[in-house]
Amino acid sequence: MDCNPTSILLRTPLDLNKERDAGAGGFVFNSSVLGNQASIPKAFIWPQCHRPATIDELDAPVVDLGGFLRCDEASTARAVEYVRAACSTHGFFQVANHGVDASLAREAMDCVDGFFKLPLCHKLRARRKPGNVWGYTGAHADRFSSELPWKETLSFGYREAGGGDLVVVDYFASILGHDFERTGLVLQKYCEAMKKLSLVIMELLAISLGVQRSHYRDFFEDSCSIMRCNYYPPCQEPELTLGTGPHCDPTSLTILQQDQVEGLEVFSANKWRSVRPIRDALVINIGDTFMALSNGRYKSCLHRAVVNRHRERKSLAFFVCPREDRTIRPPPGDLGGARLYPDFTWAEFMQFTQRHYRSDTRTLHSFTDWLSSSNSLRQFT
Ligand SMILES: C=C1C[C@]23C[C@H]1CC[C@H]2[C@]1(C)CCC[C@@](C)(C(=O)O)[C@H]1[C@@H]3C(=O)O
Ligand SMILES: O=C(O)CCC(=O)C(=O)O
Ligand SMILES: [Fe+2]
Repeated sequence: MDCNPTSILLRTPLDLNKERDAGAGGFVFNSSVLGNQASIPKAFIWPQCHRPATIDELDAPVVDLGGFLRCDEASTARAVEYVRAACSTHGFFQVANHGVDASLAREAMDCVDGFFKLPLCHKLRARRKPGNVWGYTGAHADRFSSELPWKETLSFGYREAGGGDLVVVDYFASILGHDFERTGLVLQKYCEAMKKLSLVIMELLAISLGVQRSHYRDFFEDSCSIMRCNYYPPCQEPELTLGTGPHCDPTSLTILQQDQVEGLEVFSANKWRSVRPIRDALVINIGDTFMALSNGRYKSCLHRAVVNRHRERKSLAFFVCPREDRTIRPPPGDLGGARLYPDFTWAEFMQFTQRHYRSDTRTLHSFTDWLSSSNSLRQFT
C-alpha cells in the first residue's frame, strides 16, 4: 500500500463492503483483555509508514477570542490574521477565552470517562447500528477488518430543535437508562455551548475570507452536528498501531477538547507534528465540507491520533455539520476563482462515509468522483 500520506492509494468505495462482508462484525474490542496480552492482535497493526515516530510540535496559533467576543477592533484584527494564516495552511488553530465554561468542559469530560469505564456489556447497549454514525463502537471492529484503531468511541447527534428539545438527554436516558440522565444533561449543555462557539468561529472565518460576515453563521444556524467521544486505552505496543488513523474530517468544522495527554498529530510541511494540549483551550480544525464551502481557500488537513503505553487519553470532538439537505457551494463572488468541487449535500457526503468509504486522506476527492460516476449512472437508469 502506497503510504505517502498525501497520495494514499484510493480505497475504492466497494472495499468497505468487502471488508464488512469478510465478517468484520464478529470481533468485540475489549481493551481490558486485549491490553493485558503480550502483543496486540494483527488487525490493529498499521503499515510501517503510518506508524508513529518522533515528531515536532505544530505551529498552531492560540487565538484569544475574548477581544473578538467584546467587539474590540484591534483584537478582532489579530484574531482574523491568525485564523487566515492557519486555515490557509494546515487548517488548525486553538482558541482561548472562547466563552465555554471551564467547569462545564471538565464535567463533560468526566461524564464521558464514566461512560467508558462502564462494563463492556453496559456500553454495548448503546452499540452503533450499521450505516449510522451514532452509538458506541470498539475499534470500529463492526465495520473494518484491518488497520483497526485502538480506541472506543461514543457518538450522538445534536440539533437545536425548536421548543427546547433535549435530544442529548433523551438519547442517554433512552439508551442507557435514567442513571445516565445527569450525563445527558451535562452533554446537552456542552453541545449547546459548542454550537454557540461554532457560530462565533463561523463569523470569524467569514471575516477572514472577506465574505459577508453573517454568511456562514446563517448557513450553520440550523446545523445538525455530531458529538464524538474518543477513548484511547493504554496500549502495550503503541509503536505498531494508531488511535485514529490518518484522515481529514469530512465534516465542516471540528471543535476538539483534548485532555492533557498528547496524541493529536497534524501532517504539515511534510512531517507529523503534535498539537500540544493547552489547559482550557479548544482545538479548531477545518473539515472537508468547509473546504468546499470556501472553494478550497481554507484547508481540511490530514491528522491522526497516536496512543501510548501507560496513559489512557480522551478527546471530545464536536463535528459541526450543516442541515443535511443544504446545498454545499461557496458564497457568491470570486472566492478562489473557478469552482473546485461540485454541489453536494451533507446527507450525501455523510452517507458516503458511513456506507461506502472509510474516511482517509482523500475522502472528498473520492466522494466527488463517486458522485459524478453515480450521477452518470443515474442518467442511464
Ligand atoms: C462524518 C464522520 C465520520 C467520522 C466521524 C465524523 C467525522 C470524522 C470521521 C472519522 C473520525 C475519520 C477517521 C476514520 C473514522 C472511521 C474514525 O476513525 O472514527 C471516521 C468517523 C466515522 O466514520 O465514524
Ligand atoms: O482524538 C483526537 O485527538 C483526534 C480525533 C479525530 O481526529 C477525530 O475523531 O476526527
Ligand atoms: Fe479528525
